[in-house]
Amino acid sequence: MLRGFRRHRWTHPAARWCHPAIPRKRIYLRTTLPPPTPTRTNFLFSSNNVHSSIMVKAVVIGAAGGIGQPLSLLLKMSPLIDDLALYDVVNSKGVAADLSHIASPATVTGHLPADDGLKSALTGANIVVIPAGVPRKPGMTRDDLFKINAGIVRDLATGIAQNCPEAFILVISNPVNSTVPVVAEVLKKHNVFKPKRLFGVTTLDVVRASTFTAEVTSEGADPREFTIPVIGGHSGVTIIPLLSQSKPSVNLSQEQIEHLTNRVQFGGDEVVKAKDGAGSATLSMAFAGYKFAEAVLKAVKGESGIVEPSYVYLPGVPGGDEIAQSVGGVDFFSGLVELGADGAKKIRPLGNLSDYEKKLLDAALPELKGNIQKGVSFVTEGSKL
Ligand SMILES: NC(=O)C1=CN([C@@H]2O[C@H](COP(=O)(O)OP(=O)(O)OC[C@H]3O[C@@H](n4cnc5c(N)ncnc54)[C@H](O)[C@@H]3O)[C@@H](O)[C@H]2O)C=CC1
Ligand SMILES: O=C([O-])CC(=O)C(=O)O
Repeated sequence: MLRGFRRHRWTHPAARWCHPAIPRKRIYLRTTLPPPTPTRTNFLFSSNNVHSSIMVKAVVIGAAGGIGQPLSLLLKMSPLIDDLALYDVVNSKGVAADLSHIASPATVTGHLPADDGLKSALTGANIVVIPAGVPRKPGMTRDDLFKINAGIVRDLATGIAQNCPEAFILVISNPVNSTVPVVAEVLKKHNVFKPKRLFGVTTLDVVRASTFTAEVTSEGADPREFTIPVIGGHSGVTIIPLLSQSKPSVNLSQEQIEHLTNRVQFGGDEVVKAKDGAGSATLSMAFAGYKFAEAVLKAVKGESGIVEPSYVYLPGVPGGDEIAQSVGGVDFFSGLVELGADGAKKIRPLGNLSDYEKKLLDAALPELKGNIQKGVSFVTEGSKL
């Protein structure tokens, strides 16, 4: 039963992080119905947040692409988002028109480069998700994408620095190990780098780890029951699933551990091969990207205890220096990030690694360091590509 109306008010202190430039005309209905209880079947769209009155403008850059479209659909369905701006160099208006017919509260707008579309999309943004850029074809590594994607991401980061420097930035574009340092360096150049708000999205590795582990452990196991930390980076050997820390714990032979580890590390290649030239993971990535965006927004809206692996700038996140020391001096690393109202609240210690996982870490570090340096120099020394 409807009890009344209320306009959104800027009353809660946690609302300070929202940009005041967002038009606030919509009227909200309040019902006497209790909020839906999150269950295993509706968890993606659940909203048992504490400060649900905080308004959120989300932006997807690369919104017309293979990831961008399903990701935008999920964001449009989300009760956590009020305004959804879609930017792409092509077809973003079409995607926005299409999504705008869906009966959910978020308003949707489409933006193209003409008419300063990046600026209009980003102004007032609280969270920006970036799946813009080219995907792999069979035979390519993620690093092969650097040549094109680093420039795209650098220019987009400049737009973010100029138009919404407070926004949470979720980088999906590959190679994540290098594109996140590119974004960080651009933000530093503009004096607006907020390390707690910059994330490389490695959630697909986490999703794969629980899916593949459920497959080998027992028939009919629900992958959502498994939480398996994945640390390191997001390419091949830099992806380190910590099966020894699986919750619930799993009893695996060394052969199974090695098989699973390899499948998580090269899960992306599995999809690239199956798509046979038509790109890389898009639907599972949209799921993973939404899952991570949802986690960030729930934490911002007051939910506590949310922990998600993500690739972050270690010196700027509490707990990061300890991780950097324990893994041998990298500035960017995917670890277990506890999320809070300001983004990455702290990064948890890696815990006990098995001897096998220690070897994986040793094998990952040289490649990870090279990837990071490549992203940093691209901005600090200028593009020599
Ligand atoms: N982090 C992760 O786990 C994953 C990352 N990816 C990466 O995500 C990226 C996108 O993949 P897909 O969606 O499959 O590619 P796609 O080619 O289907 O879509 C990319 C979109 O970006 C747009 N775009 C290109 N330049 C742009 C610019 N300057 N500004 C705005 N939009 C621009 C294109 O027009 C296109 O619509 C790739 O780099 C891919 O490797 C893919 C899967 C998983
Ligand atoms: O493999 C790729 O190129 C896309 C990706 O990052 C993934 O699926 O993990």
